[in-house]
Amino acid sequence: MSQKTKVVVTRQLNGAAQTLLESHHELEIVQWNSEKPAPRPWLLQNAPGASGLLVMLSDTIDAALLETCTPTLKTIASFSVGTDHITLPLLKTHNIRLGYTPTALTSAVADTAIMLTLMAQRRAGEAVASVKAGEWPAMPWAPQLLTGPQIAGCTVGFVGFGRIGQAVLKRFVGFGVRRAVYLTSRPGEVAKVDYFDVLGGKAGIEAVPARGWEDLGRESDVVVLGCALTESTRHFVGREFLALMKRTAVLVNVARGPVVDTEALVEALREGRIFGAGLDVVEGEPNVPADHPLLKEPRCVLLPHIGSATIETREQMAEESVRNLLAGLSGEAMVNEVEL
Ligand SMILES: O=CC(=O)O
Repeated sequence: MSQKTKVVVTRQLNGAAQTLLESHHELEIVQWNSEKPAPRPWLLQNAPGASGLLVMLSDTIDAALLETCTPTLKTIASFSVGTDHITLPLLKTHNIRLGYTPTALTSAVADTAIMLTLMAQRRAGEAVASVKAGEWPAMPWAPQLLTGPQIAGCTVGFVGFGRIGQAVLKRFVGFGVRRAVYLTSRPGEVAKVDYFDVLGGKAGIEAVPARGWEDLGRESDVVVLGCALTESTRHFVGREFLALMKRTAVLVNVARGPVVDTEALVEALREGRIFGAGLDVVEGEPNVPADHPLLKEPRCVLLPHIGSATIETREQMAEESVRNLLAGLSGEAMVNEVEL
């Protein structure tokens, strides 16, 4: 029998992270060596006997999977900030540590939120599509051509105001937003953030907790979803919320698809009840066929979940995931560990 410690890695990793992993000769590395997701049967077949798993957000770590590898499994390293693909209470029950990569991707995702806000407000999706369709000659420069609301002077509503929400606000200050309101499940932590005080006090903008979701919906010109997907945030943006939003407001989702009720959003866009949407994620992804109803909405920009996809960020996520895996096996401190 092998004396080595078995780890299962569900994706190809970049050079530095792979080298670090392979430098640990005490490990037996079973790896899905592809850029594409590991098929579920492959994971179920290879997980037995593993002490560690390095997984992606596309891998579902549930009771059926854990049954195959407890009691050997000591640790999981997730190449993500979100952990909704993992049944967390089971990890606690089985004493399995969980590492993740929240700090590595904050800037990249915050940048994506800004990009989506501007694209939704300034109708970038419609504009690019019309040029590509050869329509520019028929729509020469005109005072009202493709106009949209401007970001300066806006009130931004944050649903979820952790690292990413705060980094988005930091960027928005440079664009001249006037006010920020937020909903957070961790008010104590938010109150302690230093630069939050700086933005709220000295930068001449106000940043305050929303009185409730209704007020956030009513007051915001831009709604940024940056929360975790939980039972209380699932379909947070549904018909009721959308009905409160301003006709000139845009919705930005850099969180998880199911935070938004897609049908309700399609209806609101179709009826012009909100101005537009900038989405990095959507319910049911990646199964988004070309005839998906959201793609028929000209005021909707949809990206294929690339919020953290800068070269530097993905390299850092890979390396931190390997470090978390190794720390979980050796009992040392992880770069970032989920408190279970
Ligand atoms: O969505 C991306 C992540 O959770 O890292």
